[in-house]
Amino acid sequence: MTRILVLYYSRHGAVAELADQIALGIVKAGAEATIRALPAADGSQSTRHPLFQPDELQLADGFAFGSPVRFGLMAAPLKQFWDSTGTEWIKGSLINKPAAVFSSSGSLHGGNEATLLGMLLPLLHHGMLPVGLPYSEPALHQTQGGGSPYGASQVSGLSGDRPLAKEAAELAVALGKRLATMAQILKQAGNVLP
Ligand SMILES: Cc1cc2nc3c(=O)[nH]c(=O)nc-3n(C[C@H](O)[C@H](O)[C@H](O)COP(=O)(O)O)c2cc1C
Repeated sequence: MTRILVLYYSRHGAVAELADQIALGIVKAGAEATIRALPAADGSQSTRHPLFQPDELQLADGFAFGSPVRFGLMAAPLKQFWDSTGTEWIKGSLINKPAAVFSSSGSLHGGNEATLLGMLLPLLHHGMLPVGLPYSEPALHQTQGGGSPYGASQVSGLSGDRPLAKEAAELAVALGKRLATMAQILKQAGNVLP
């Protein structure tokens, strides 16, 4: 079975909630979803999913990476994760693996899109195949908050308690489905890409 690793950092749970929706989409596409959390910089864990173990990276056929927006950028724990992947980069072990990104900001124009675009950069350096969302997704036209062509997103509000909007949830599910479908196609085709 095609396996997708949904790997994220979340302090207050908004990114974790998106991870659940992406996993739902992955399962709907007939693939297996493994959700793992990254610890905070001080080593503490504030989410309900199990912590990521480095050997889990090799087991996945595709990936979704999530982070809160921190001053318009991905949060340090996800950057720290990328900074620890030098061995994978040298080996080329992530080359041609499809991957998507997701994020949550406090305010509507607080940097979700900029953060998602920044989160795509390590994927390209690793030779991964970024997966976004096409405008054939109706919710992409309707959303008043989260969800973009660059990835799934959420606007959690000033107090971080704004519920996940229907359109943002739909787009996260759609991203999971699209990512898993891409991973299944690539896995079935074998080593066809240079
Ligand atoms: C240090 C820090 C920096 C932040 N920077 C931004 C920002 O630039 N733009 C924004 O809209 N929200 C910002 N936020 C708010 C978080 O992005 C937002 O609450 C997010 O939904 C948190 O995700 P989580 O619930 O998964 O931890 C910041 C929060 C913290 C703690």
